[in-house]
Amino acid sequence: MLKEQLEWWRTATIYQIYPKSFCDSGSKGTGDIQGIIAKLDYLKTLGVDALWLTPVYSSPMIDNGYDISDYYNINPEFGTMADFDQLLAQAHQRGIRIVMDIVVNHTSTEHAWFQSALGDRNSPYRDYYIWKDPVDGAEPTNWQSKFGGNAWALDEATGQYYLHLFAKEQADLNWENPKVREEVKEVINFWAEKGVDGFRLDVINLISKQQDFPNDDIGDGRRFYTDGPRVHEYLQEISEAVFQQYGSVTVGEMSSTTLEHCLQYSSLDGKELSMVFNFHHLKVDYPNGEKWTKAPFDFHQLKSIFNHWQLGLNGKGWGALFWCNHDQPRVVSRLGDDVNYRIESAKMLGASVHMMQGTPYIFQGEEIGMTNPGYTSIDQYRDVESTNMYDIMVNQQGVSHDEMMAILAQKSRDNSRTPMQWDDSDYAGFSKAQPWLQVAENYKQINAKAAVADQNSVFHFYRQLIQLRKEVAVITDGDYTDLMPEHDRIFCYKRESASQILLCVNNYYGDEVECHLPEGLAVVSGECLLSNYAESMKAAQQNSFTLKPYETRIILIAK
Ligand SMILES: O=P(O)(O)OC[C@H]1O[C@H](O[C@H]2O[C@H](CO)[C@@H](O)[C@H](O)[C@H]2O)[C@H](O)[C@@H](O)[C@@H]1O
Repeated sequence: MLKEQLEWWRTATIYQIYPKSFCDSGSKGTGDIQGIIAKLDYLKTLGVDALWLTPVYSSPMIDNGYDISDYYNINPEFGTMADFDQLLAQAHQRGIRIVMDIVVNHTSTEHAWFQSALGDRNSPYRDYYIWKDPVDGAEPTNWQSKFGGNAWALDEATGQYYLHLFAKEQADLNWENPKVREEVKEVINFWAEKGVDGFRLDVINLISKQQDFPNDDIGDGRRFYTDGPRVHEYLQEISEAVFQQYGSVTVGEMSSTTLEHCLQYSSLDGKELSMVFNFHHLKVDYPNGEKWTKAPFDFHQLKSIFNHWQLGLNGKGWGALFWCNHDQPRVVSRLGDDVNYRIESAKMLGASVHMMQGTPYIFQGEEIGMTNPGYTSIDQYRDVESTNMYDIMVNQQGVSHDEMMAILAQKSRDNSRTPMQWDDSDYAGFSKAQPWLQVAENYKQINAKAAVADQNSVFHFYRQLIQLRKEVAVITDGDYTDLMPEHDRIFCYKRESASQILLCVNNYYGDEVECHLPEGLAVVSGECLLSNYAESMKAAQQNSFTLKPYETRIILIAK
């Protein structure tokens, strides 16, 4: 495979679509593939290179498609295979690639394999899943499901338990079984053969479980299956059999991983994956690792995590750069100020990740500064994790309803899943019918139509960020240094190559702050490529200046 074919993604920006919430081409209240096709020109205007579609396969939708019941068919809720083929062709015509989401840590319990395995120890598919006998009449281990409760569910007919690291309707596959690995290759091959350009691999670092299945006396079990004993071997096997044959771009979602493992997953020799998602920078508002609390974010921790990963991967591996996805609250509500400085803080946050080394991902709506919806009733939530956690915390642990509503308003995955705000018409132009999840009330002000029409919008700022990556080489290959690691308000980093220096200076707070860049930097000869304040673009650049609330400046200095 030619190097250029393999590496288009190093200067690319990838846009994530959550199809259920993107655009309804009809009046169902749920988005679909025809809706995506209708918005391809919008995405072309934004300038993104590829679309990552979260799962559109057949599914009972307990976890919105992350519970696949047939890998070879499209969920009728989203359309048909003909619609998908049309999307692929139409996207390719516009020079936009398609990345599919592959969920092979688990299948839906409605998948034919599981249906055959359930209740029948002699089924040829029994060993596709992980079964254990009870221990002392109860679950085999104390491992916890990521969605709450024990991770084992009882198959009453056989008296054995099956493992489900997520919902009980998502049974973990047994990757120790070579037949499972052959099935996975066949699935990926099917989509690659269709012309799909790449794959996002869901929680792929959880596929190899420690085979003695010990009880976890100090945790929830994750240390026995995260980055497990055979995970690199499995990925190399799949990569050699499929990804390398097709030159597919691959991004692994790495749950609770380490830099050491990610260096191997994304090693430049291309033996495993192109790049990795890690989530450590999104846990800076999880005090002591606890997601289900209401807490401000830790700015020093955030910078130190970015530094660890930028320096650690540099020249050896490759990471995905992102704030938002379908599992995370909206970043402008989370780390910015969605009331007083929505536009400024959305732009600053965008700049501060897009100028790092890696491949940026934009989650639908992020490019127009969409916010958390601020739901106030439990009936407004749809996400299985949120409703499970409400039940556990309020009904079993005694947390008050009001407290839990405040936590969900900050932490629920539904915060990002609200329908895309296209315009100021009913239901934000997402659908002609009542959407499956309530639209955020601010859609009359915050919507794509208004953003495209306004040259100062978050949309046009993101468009410029995407363009800069293509034009300024140091953004792709420059070394990274945090110039002010101890500063309480400013995140200022330098990217440097043999011929260029790029500074990305960011005020993370809503007050003005004095910024003093190191004197050795020839900032006066630099050019401000982008800022969220017009005055800063025009002014001569200095080593010392005042940063306005949530100000960002991207300064290029030729060497
Ligand atoms: O928070 P981490 O332990 O680092 O894990 C990362 C994410 O993992 C899970 O997300 C993915 O798998 C789920 C099951 O297929 C699916 O529900 C989700 O939509 C996928 O993106 C987890 O659910 C997320 O909360 C974590 O952020």
